[in-house]
Amino acid sequence: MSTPFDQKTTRFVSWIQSNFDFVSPKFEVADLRSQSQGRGLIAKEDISVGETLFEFPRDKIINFDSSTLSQLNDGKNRDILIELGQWDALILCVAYELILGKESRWWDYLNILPQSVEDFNTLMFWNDDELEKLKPSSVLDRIGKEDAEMTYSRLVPEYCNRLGVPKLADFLTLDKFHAVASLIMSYSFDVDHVDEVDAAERDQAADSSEAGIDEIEQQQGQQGEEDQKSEEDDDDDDDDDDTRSGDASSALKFDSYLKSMVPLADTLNANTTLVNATLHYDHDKLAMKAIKPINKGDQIFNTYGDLPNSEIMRKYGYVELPSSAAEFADIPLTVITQYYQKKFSETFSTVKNVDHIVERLLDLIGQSEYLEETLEDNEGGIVIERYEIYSGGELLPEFILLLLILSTLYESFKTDLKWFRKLARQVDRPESDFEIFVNRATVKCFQLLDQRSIVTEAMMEDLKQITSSRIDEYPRYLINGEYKLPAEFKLDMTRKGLADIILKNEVMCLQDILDGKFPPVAVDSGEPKFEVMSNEKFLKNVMKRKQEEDEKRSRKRHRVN
Ligand SMILES: C[S@@+](CC[C@H](N)C(=O)[O-])C[C@H]1O[C@@H](n2cnc3c(N)ncnc32)[C@H](O)[C@@H]1O
Repeated sequence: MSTPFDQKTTRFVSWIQSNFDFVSPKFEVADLRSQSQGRGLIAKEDISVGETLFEFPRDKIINFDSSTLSQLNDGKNRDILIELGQWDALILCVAYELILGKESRWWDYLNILPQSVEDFNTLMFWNDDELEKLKPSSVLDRIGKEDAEMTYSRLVPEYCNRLGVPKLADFLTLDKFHAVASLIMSYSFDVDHVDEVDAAERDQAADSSEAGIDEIEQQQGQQGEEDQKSEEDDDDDDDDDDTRSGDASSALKFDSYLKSMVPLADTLNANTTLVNATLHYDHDKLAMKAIKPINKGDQIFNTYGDLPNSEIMRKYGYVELPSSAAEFADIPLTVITQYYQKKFSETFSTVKNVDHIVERLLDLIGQSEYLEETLEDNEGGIVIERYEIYSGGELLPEFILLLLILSTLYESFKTDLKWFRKLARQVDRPESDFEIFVNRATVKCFQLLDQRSIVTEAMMEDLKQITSSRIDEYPRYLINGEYKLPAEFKLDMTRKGLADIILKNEVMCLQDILDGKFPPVAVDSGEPKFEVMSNEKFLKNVMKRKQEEDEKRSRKRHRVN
């Protein structure tokens, strides 16, 4: 006898059959609850690269453009919604479809989606004690519960009334609001506007005719490049990553995409290493296509982006075992600052106020005009709140440069204590010798790193010490080998168990640094990506001007004597 779960699947599949233009008979929507994966797509036959799995017109997806809510009130609702951010608008549009129930043209689709807070395992729904288990992961700063609550107060009831549907305010309790927002977080896609797709196609056509690329190759490349779930676009659009929008500049009318619920495309589960299908945006159609050969019996996986387990848990409520292909830990600026403050105060014990000196160094490096002009893509400067540490010893260029500059400044000051004492008296004076030297060291370090991929022994040592301070903030049993990662994700895992998996993966990224994986090796050449230079040799480059000035001064003194 079929269960309510199966009945919902059957109705959904027949909705798909009657609404989509093409649905390949080579896959089925399967019940993967025994693997803790809900529904998913399984291949019933072998599928080749480039093969279309399903294809459908744009009006089958739910977004601001297509939703029932925006058609109400003689177009007035459209004008109101278009001024809202992507999240706000889609939350209201989806909530309204849920109120419509069977009257919604998406009902058989909406009916298979999670809709209440109990259906979610994402971090938004962990209580304070459970979240405590995730310390010291920086994912705790990214949950955004307060922001979501502020969005709620802004939209409910005011916007529900303005949109002429006060019953939306009755429906959207705070819990329901969190549930709809979380549904959008884990199911929506950012779908490019038609004109964006057209422009991209025109560019691609021009490129390929210039380069004479073989047609099939081009088609495959294009599929591979298509963006998948909305959350993949984090780097491009940070503000869009939560429910915070609300100021006029974040209105969806300025965006080149629409956050959308995409039936069936969102039935695919994800895996960072096993991804074998991606969503392709065409002028008036969307299509899911295989990007790898898929064997009969295999699951068809999408990607939700290059996310570490902490982010997969935060947004989607599961983890990949043993690890995601994109794990990272991070080192907060505070850890770096404290490390150098301690080091400076130990070495320069007779110099007053070294804590402030280190803060000033960071200010000057952060405000470096040279770096601002040279690093075009780096708007925020190189002094940022946190630095990601990827697995295998891969580091952010900003982090490498910051440590190179700070370690070089420390080593330089150490060469001449009298000179450092003099500089230390001028730390707050604009255009002082202190400022000039810091700027000069910054430029030199950047040039040596950028042009010759050079780091120093001192930078390597500081990196290890700083990483070691950060790793010490994690529970001991995750560092000393006592803990073993479980074999597979299960929905009934305790939240402490899930937190351990996330933290262990972060510890492993940090451990890679302590195990000497930095500098990592380039895949193509097999050579280390950076050359480690002795401190003396490196300092010669940085201190050259000072030495020349010292010599000049000493020659003058000799002449006077
Ligand atoms: C876009 S939906 C995919 C379809 C979903 N399985 C369903 O039944 O509706 C994303 C959700 O699927 C689940 N999911 C996706 N990939 C998974 C995986 N590799 N392992 C476990 N759960 C996964 C998570 O609950 C996630 O929030």
